[in-house]
Amino acid sequence: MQATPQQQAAFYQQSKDYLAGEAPGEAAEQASELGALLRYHEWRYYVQDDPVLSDKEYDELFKLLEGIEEENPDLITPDSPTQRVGSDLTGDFQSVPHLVPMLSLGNSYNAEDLAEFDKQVKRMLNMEEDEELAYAVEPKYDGGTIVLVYENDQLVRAATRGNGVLGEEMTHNARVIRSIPLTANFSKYGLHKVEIRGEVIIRKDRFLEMNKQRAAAGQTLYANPRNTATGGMRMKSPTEVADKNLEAFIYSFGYGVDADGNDAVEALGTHTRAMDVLTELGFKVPATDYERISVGNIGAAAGFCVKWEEQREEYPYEIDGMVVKVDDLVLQERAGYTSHHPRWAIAYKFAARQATTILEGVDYQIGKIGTITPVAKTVPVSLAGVMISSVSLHNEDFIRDKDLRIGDKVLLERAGDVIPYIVKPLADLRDGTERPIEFLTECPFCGTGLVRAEGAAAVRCPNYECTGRTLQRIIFHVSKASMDIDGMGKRYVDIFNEQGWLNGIADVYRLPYDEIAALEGFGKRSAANLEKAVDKAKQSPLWRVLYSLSIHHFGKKASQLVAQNIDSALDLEHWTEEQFTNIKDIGPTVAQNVTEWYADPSNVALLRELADLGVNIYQTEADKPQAAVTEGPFIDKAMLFTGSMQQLSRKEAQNKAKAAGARIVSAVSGKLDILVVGEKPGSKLKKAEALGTVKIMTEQEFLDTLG
Ligand SMILES: NC(=O)c1ccc[n+]([C@@H]2O[C@H](COP(=O)([O-])OP(=O)(O)OC[C@H]3O[C@@H](n4cnc5c(N)ncnc54)[C@H](O)[C@@H]3O)[C@@H](O)[C@H]2O)c1
Ligand SMILES: [Zn+2]
Repeated sequence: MQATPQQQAAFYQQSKDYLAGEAPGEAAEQASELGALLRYHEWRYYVQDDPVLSDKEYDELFKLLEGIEEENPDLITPDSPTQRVGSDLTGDFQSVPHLVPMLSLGNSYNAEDLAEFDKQVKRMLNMEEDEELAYAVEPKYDGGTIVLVYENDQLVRAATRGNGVLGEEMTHNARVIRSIPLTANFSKYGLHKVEIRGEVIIRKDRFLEMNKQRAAAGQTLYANPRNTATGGMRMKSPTEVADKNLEAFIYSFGYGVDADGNDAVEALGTHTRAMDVLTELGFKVPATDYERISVGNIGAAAGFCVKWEEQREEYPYEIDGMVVKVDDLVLQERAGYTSHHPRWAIAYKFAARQATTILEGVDYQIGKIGTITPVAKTVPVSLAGVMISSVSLHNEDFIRDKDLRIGDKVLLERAGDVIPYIVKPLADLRDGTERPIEFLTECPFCGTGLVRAEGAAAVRCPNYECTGRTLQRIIFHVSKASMDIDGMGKRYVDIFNEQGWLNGIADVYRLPYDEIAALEGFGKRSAANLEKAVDKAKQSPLWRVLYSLSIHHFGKKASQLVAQNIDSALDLEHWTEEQFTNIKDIGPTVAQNVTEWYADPSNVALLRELADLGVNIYQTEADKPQAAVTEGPFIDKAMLFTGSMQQLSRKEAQNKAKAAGARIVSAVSGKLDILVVGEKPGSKLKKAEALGTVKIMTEQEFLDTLG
């Protein structure tokens, strides 16, 4: 397939139109158009390894076509994407026929979809809806399919899925993947010739490590583990394949006969048992009771899928969903296949983490110290279950490095808790109407010329009085981290600012509570609560007041250190930079910025004003230094608690560990030092044991060590 940028831009726009429910024309026209669109997206996905739609969007187009074909069966053509498997044949390797066709999977996205699948399977099997039907569930690995043939216990062939009927032969490449055994004792189970299926993938940390090395060597970075795995399998020489750290997870038999050519797989009984056998024969198989389970009904299968979606980020491999399979092998055959997928299995797709959209313009945000952040405004798009219409562009360098332009189609990603970001523009879809992004030279809020510190990526508005900055400073001043005024967040600040009540930090302590009570959505009660919270904040320790001023580079730690060494915030008015740097851990940058701030009389006046309004500016008990722990078994250890604790709550245990010098982390990884396990620890323990580098303690051992 070949397509010009104009054609590609048109395919993209047409796809988005269909997805937005704007389908033109008659059914026949739509069917042929959708067919062409899906074929284009399959080419981008399988052959170019560079899709322009999210999987979810592709699946939606696919469902649209399926729906039309269902109502108009005469429109079904043999080359319709619904009738066959998307092809990744590139022509670079020799094609070989699979022993049995290798199909795709149907899709589901939630428990209801799975319940519907369960109903359909039972219908195929002539079962009652309320009869129990056992399912096996396992991760859906996001890599490249590999199909292995063993004959007389020897690996004789390996191939990709290809178009499902023909695969591309890459036996030499598969032989260097260490988790693929060259011999396996299939004959023990009467299996003379077998075809087994698996997924070639790269562990996430190995992928990152490879990219780190490539970056150091000045080489271009690999896009993601999936592309690297599929690309890695297709290297011209096996030595290059060996460099890619590939692994293969095996997830099923496709075929298996005895010496007389009779089926010998069904005799294993269940998929679960077949997987156990493959494990015993030395294959890398999802581990039982961790990565895979066998359950009595679809509800339990759905529960396992949901749990895995939650722990997806912690898992060392990329998975894009789970696969739910009827466990009984005889029932599988009875349920049968469509030309596209088995009827006895279904993929449970996790929310897509990537999506494409159009960059329509750029807005600017200002931070409390004046940093200007460009923000992309995009056509709204659903990403990992959330509608996204603005995405941070960080700074000018980011825009320049990615060569982003207004009008570009862009690829967005949102993984785990990470905020969404633009991975790249889809440059080969540009049609010439895109415009460069212009960089600001003046502050959009106060017009002051922007400055860029040497070596810094960001530009700043240097004007402390800038209206944009002042508002951000007030938001920070009231926040939890700073003066901690309960209930008064950004939303309140915006409302009060609109009323003209907030022109500076001091105004926080002059709020007109009667008028607030009269505001829509407030009332007497919330106004009184707010007043109470403001009064309480006035008694905050000195370090919070210092920190709340948003002095450039003067962070929480530095504010605490300085507060330990003074009686009043006003003491600093006459401090020299040297007095600051005499405090251990206070550097020259902090010293310079704080002295500069105090050199401005209006800032000192602000402190006096705050004091007059009743805000504490003197050292309190809470400001005095605490004796810190400097030695012991938990100093600087990365710790994690899992399972339910019996003697302490999780929070208490964590606080004790922190007080003993430990850091609390949230995931099991190579960086974890100590895992403390309570009752019913679950997957974190298994993972830590598998790593082999983590010290594992019971709750009692933890308490005993603490002493
Ligand atoms: N974004 C796009 O433009 C685009 C284009 C084409 C296809 N796609 C995506 O690809 C899907 C269709 O691709 P497909 O035919 O490769 O199907 P699929 O990826 O949805 O499922 C089938 C594949 O899953 C893999 N797999 C991983 N773990 C497995 C396990 N435990 N058991 C069984 N199989 C397992 C197998 O390799 C198998 O080939 C679509 O649903 C869509 O999500 C996206
Ligand atoms: Zn400004």
